[in-house]
Amino acid sequence: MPSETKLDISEFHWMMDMLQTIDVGLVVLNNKHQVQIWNSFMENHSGLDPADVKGKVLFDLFPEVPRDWFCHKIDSVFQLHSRAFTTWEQRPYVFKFKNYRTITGTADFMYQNITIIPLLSLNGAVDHVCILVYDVTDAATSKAQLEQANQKLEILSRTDRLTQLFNRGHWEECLAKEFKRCQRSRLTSSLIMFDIDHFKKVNDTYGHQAGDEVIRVTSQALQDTLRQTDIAGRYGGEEFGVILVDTNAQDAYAFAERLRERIEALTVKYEALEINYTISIGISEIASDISEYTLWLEHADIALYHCKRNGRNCSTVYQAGMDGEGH
Ligand SMILES: Nc1nc2c(ncn2[C@@H]2O[C@H](COP(=O)(O)OP(=O)(O)OP(=O)(O)O)[C@@H](O)[C@H]2O)c(=O)[nH]1
Repeated sequence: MPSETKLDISEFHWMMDMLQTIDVGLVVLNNKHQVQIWNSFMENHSGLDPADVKGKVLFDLFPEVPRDWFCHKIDSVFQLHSRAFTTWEQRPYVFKFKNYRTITGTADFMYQNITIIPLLSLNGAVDHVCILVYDVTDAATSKAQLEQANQKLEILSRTDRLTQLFNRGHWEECLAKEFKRCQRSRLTSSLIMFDIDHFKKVNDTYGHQAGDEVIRVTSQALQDTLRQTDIAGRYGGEEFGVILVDTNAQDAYAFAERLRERIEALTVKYEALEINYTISIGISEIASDISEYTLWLEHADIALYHCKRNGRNCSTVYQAGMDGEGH
């Protein structure tokens, strides 16, 4: 035998050895979807011996593999002589293998990317395809963890820590969106701005911690009064804003009075202290002639200061021409 051919044979053996031991799943199928080659990666993860799978139809060995979908992929490789791919993002796995990775022990199953390649015979026909199975559990779980962390950060970045309501920045973004929506659809919504009466006195008399508790209890009472579609935020220290979606001034007034009465009837207990307090509420239905959401806010603010001037513990609906001076 010429020495060149000998070398080819040894190379062939090395390659077979490498393909057997490589950390990638390797399956060769004929055009009847019968298994021809099954490397050790597949053996180790499936628990099925190459001798037992040889000649068997892949879908009989793995009934959980979505047959129509995977057949379609494989057959396109036979017909078009070009590669096909699936990623874990489309389908987390094709072969349901347990995840044994220590770092990503949180995933129950191995995430997989799959490539199907056509195998050309000497006569140029494609009678076999090779399925490569890549274990991408580490990458997939890191990405999922990153997405979870980002989601948490996003929630944190829009939440007020003391009250768990939206913070001012996010709430104002919601207000601007709602303003645009109302302008486009010609629907009406109302805005409520309220603040705690004589809050400085609460702080001065009972201390800042007790003041914080009053703010927390107020936001809880607000949450208990809201509908799911209403959007509440902490606008400033002891000032809150609520967007009442698809609500006219009359209905917003009814909501405001319900909230005001609820808070008037409340007693905040903090250590040995019992604190009673009230709120003042300004209401503004969106006006058709305003071009900026900031004017909508200003109207509610004017109505709120109207309450303050008229003895507090009340609700006032903004009217055109209402005097906003003095605040
Ligand atoms: N405890 C506490 N106090 C706050 C917080 N944010 C703002 N304040 C206080 O809230 C008080 C608001 O006082 P003012 O704006 O004078 O209003 P007020 O005393 O409620 O008076 P009226 O609104 O006119 O009824 C100030 O003393 C602030 O220091 C907070 O997060 N916690």
